[in-house]
Amino acid sequence: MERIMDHLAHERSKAQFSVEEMKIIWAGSLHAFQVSDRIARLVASDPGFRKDNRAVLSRKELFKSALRKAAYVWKRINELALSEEEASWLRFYVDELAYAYIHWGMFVPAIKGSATEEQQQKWLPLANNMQIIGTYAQTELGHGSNVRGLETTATFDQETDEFIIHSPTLTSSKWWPGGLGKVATHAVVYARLITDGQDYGVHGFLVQIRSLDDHFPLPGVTVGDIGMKFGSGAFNSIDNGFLRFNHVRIPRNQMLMKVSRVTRQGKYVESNVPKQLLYGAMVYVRQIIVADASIALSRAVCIATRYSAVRRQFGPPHEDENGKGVETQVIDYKTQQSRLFPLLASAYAFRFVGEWLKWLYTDLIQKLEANDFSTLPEAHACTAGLKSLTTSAAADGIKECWKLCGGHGYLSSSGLPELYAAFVPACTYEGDNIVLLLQVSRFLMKTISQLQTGKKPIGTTAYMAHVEHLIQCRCTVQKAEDWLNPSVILEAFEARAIRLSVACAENLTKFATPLQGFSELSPDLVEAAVAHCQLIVVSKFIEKLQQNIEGNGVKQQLETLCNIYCLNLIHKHLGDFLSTGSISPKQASLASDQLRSRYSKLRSNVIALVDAFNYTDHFLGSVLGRYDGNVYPKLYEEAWKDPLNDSIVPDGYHEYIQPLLKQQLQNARL
Ligand SMILES: CCCCCCCC/C=C\CCCCCCCCCCC/C=C/C(=O)SCCNC(=O)CCNC(=O)[C@H](O)C(C)(C)COP(=O)(O)OP(=O)(O)OC[C@H]1O[C@@H](n2cnc3c(N)ncnc32)[C@H](O)[C@@H]1OP(=O)(O)O
Ligand SMILES: Cc1cc2nc3c(=O)[nH]c(=O)nc-3n(C[C@H](O)[C@H](O)[C@H](O)COP(=O)(O)OP(=O)(O)OC[C@H]3O[C@@H](n4cnc5c(N)ncnc54)[C@H](O)[C@@H]3O)c2cc1C
Repeated sequence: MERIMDHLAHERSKAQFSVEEMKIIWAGSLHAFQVSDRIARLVASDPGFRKDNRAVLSRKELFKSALRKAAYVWKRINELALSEEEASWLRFYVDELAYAYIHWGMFVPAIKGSATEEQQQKWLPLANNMQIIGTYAQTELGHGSNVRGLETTATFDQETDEFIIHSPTLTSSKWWPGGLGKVATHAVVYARLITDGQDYGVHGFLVQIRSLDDHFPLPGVTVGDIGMKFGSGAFNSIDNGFLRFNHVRIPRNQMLMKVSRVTRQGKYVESNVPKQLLYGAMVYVRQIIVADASIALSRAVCIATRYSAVRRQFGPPHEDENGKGVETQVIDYKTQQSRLFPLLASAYAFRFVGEWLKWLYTDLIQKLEANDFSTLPEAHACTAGLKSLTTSAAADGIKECWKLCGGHGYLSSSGLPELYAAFVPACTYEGDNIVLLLQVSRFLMKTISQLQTGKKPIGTTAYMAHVEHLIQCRCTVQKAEDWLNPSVILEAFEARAIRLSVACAENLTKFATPLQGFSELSPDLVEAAVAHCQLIVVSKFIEKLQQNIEGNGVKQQLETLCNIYCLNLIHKHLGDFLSTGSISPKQASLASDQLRSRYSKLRSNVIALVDAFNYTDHFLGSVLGRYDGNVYPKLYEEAWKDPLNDSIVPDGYHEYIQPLLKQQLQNARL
């Protein structure tokens, strides 16, 4: 036991940089680090936030436990008079999916984004004080991705000045909204607005669904939970629900009227803001999900890295720091490094691109407030594309981390199965990842077509202004070290991205209609979108390194991580880089050489690099990822806690095992 604890300490002593300074870089600022660190410790030390028994709870127990915690979170927020920032950190570190995620993450933002000032003044105080609990009811049984295909209707009745909300078909039942099944009192419901006999498409409406007195559904409302979801724990603590309306009436002023409104006379009036603002809550949440992807991936990487340093298998006998003969740490196998280190680099890359995306979103909101809508298309493309890219990579990465931990990774106590089960739906919710990439490709094709009109591409598409150069340029790498030059890397990624996009644009012209072309070429369009999004991540990582980065050795570690992130992408997408002529086969081979050398350079720092995430053992929730590396005794201890071990002889022995054994014995005697 002692040896293992010493072992991680020895790993930490090998670090070539200041972990404390890296913690600040990871958190985003000294202030963010201090607040998050304080709240993380507060949560970890409070028995009310225990979560180590989640995997063995039944659905009902799990749900009730999540309700208890959500109420306790609210109590602590008020008792400690936490600021909004501190309250968000508290919810984050409690790490229990509950209705509050949807209430704060979607219901409140939908009101802020789509309601008029007057409506906000009425509803936001109620929501902010949790006098009402809200959900975001968009998806239906029959349609999720195709929002325009939603079937729920909101028909204006001029006589009573009300909307009648109705579910005309089974497929129009709302299906999936979180917190809807058993908790929410109100919902932002997306429905087709019909007035004067005309259908004006999907709009948002604020609808009360349960009584604030006895919590029963209001007349005309049928509501319930959609059932168990994948994995133990994970999303089963939350009540994703179904909802049907039978001619439910709401006052006219509960239509969210920032984008358009219906007058007392039933006239439909559009305002001067783009109708896409109706989807504003999705843009908001998608940028949060990118930050969440870096968190989820970094958790898994932290667990797999620490465990890989503790675990020993095979190998020529080595001497450890105390001169004892020991087997090889699995982290020293090159295959383990080539699977794990790119994931560590991705966690950092996603953290930085998430930080940038948060800035882009804040900038968008400021512009929208000044009636400047010019950056909305780019913000939509970036949030959609990066949400897709980072969640797909993080979900795959978490699964890889579990395999990197061998058999023990499959145990609930490793924390990895639940982390995977809780995170993998991020590839679907807030927009299916393929559908979102198709949105990006649509944006790219539009940008390319506008190049011919002389319109200058801006922001993340600014590189497209150099299309002529990027289409014919040749990569200058001649030796492996050349791959350490950020401008060489950037140009290779830009060339690959634009060449894939231009090829799609050219191929699209060969079809009878754009629609047909888009459909036939959609796999290619998705690849072009991925290339563009990877370029954004790469360029934001490189930009981060150009900032003033303090701390002994910190910048050097980030440079190594950036190199690994980029070179590994080249390695994984070699087909793209070679087929577009962005690099040559010889240069690809040099990139692989450089990648291997970066792994060796990173090796002695990896434990410190995961320590820099500053995760408490409570938050990690993993025996394999414990800070002290004391894995085996704790695994044994955890095993004893399983309810099956409550009794020596299992329940069921007398009914099913003993008679069987006796029968065999009798048969043998006959
Ligand atoms: C120390 C570390 C610190 C780290 C900090 C920690 C922070 C981390 C944090 C937190 C933890 C919290 C984690 C959060 C986790 C969340 C918990 C779980 C919540 C899950 C909740 C899930 C909710 C949902 O899923 S809600 C339902 C979502 N549904 C969808 O997304 C549907 C997807 N479909 C669509 O969006 C659309 O239908 C469509 C866009 C795909 C197609 O629609 P259509 O009308 O056909 O549109 P189209 O013709 O293609 O486009 C018309 C034009 O509009 C543009 N456009 C489309 N969408 C948008 C938009 N959203 N915004 C702006 N513009 C848009 C489109 O580009 C077209 O433009 P054009 O110019 O005409 O081409
Ligand atoms: C855990 C979880 C929580 C959720 N929470 C909420 C919530 O709070 N509120 C809410 O309203 N919704 C919620 N949802 C619903 C979610 O937003 C939808 O499931 C999501 O938008 C995907 O839509 P879909 O299910 O209709 O998938 P579909 O669109 O039916 O996708 C099925 C397959 O078809 C493919 N596909 C679909 N369209 C195209 C296309 N045009 N081109 C190519 N391929 C296509 C997809 O790639 C996918 O492979 C939640 C979902 C989950 C899993």
